[in-house]
Amino acid sequence: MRILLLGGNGQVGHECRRSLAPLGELVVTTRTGELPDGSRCEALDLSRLDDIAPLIERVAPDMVVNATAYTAVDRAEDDEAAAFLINRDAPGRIAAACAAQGASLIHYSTDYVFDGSGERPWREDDPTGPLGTYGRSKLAGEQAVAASGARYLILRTAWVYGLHGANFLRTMLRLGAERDELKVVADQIGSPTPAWLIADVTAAIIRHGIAASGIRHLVAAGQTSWHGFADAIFDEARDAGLLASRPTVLPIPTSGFPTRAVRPAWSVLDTTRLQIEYGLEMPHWRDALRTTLASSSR
Ligand SMILES: NC(=O)C1=CN([C@@H]2O[C@H](COP(=O)(O)OP(=O)(O)OC[C@H]3O[C@@H](n4cnc5c(N)ncnc54)[C@H](OP(=O)(O)O)[C@@H]3O)[C@@H](O)[C@H]2O)C=CC1
Ligand SMILES: Cc1cn([C@H]2C[C@H](O)[C@@H](COP(=O)(O)OP(=O)(O)O[C@H]3O[C@@H](C)C(=O)[C@@H](O)[C@H]3O)O2)c(=O)[nH]c1=O
Repeated sequence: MRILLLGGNGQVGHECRRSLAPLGELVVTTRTGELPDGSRCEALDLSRLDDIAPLIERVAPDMVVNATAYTAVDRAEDDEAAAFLINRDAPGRIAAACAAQGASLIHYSTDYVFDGSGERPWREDDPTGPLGTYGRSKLAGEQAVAASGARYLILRTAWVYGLHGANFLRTMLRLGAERDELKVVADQIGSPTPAWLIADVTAAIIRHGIAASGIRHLVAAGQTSWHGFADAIFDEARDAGLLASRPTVLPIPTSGFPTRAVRPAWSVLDTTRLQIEYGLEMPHWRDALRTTLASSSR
């Protein structure tokens, strides 16, 4: 099987380079054609929309995994055109090229397509209602992929973190090293999900074969607030020997940490369909965090 991985330098892309390599021939793209170790790969700048189809035609993959996105949630509010270009127009072109080529597509989306109301985990067919530009652009990307005619799977995930790239875990470890006290919002609830889990599940799905085109939810089990996540990060990092001492993490309401973009208050996703269809079990977010930090001390 030939797999084309778009965006090999992002959080999920980085982990997919590891998880997808054993499945067959893996062709990787980055924006510049360079990987972090300095080695070369295919170059694809998605803002050059007309470059997308020729690359997919030339590589002629059986499966395309699109790990690229515009993920700067606050910046997107002032950069709407760029967010929609990368999160809607590019996935639309990728999916159309997959349809023309007879390739399947795995694409990722986000909890931020929901409005954050509600009291039970969001199911795939619950009504969407994004609160900001990032969520709106990702929802438009889902719709473009679904309309393409390609065989596709959209994996909606949330609160992605890892040891690589820009994410909440790394922000907390950096701020925690600089300050004795941090204030973190305690009224936004979700499921922190490591990039390695998303990449491992992606590999399992490819091995199994996409069961049916559609959207599936993919997050670690359990739920917490950003405050609960931050607190756990410092406890687990200290236990893993990564920190000599930990800062105090004070819970605050969303109003106490003003941001450019509005974030959903309730972001927990129901993963039942994914687990049943592919015979998977999601690890609890806290166990997954421990696993992630343990891998950094090896
Ligand atoms: N991060 C999160 O918390 C969440 C992410 N998701 C979704 O998961 C998927 C993966 O996200 P994640 O790995 O965190 O994202 P990252 O921000 O870590 O990586 C995104 C990648 O997209 C690439 N990219 C952006 N613009 C372009 C462009 N013009 N041309 C080529 N490549 C480009 C970036 O390249 P470069 O390295 O050159 O900048 C980067 O490698 C996305 O679909 C995202 O929406 C869903 C929920 C939560
Ligand atoms: C750094 C910091 C953040 N916060 C708050 C702000 C925000 O409400 C919350 C999370 O902050 P971040 O800006 O790191 O997270 P954010 O970029 O909103 O994360 C989102 O990214 C996109 C790509 C997604 O798809 C989502 O699933 C989600 O993971 O924590 C604090 O309360 N205190 C702090 O010191």
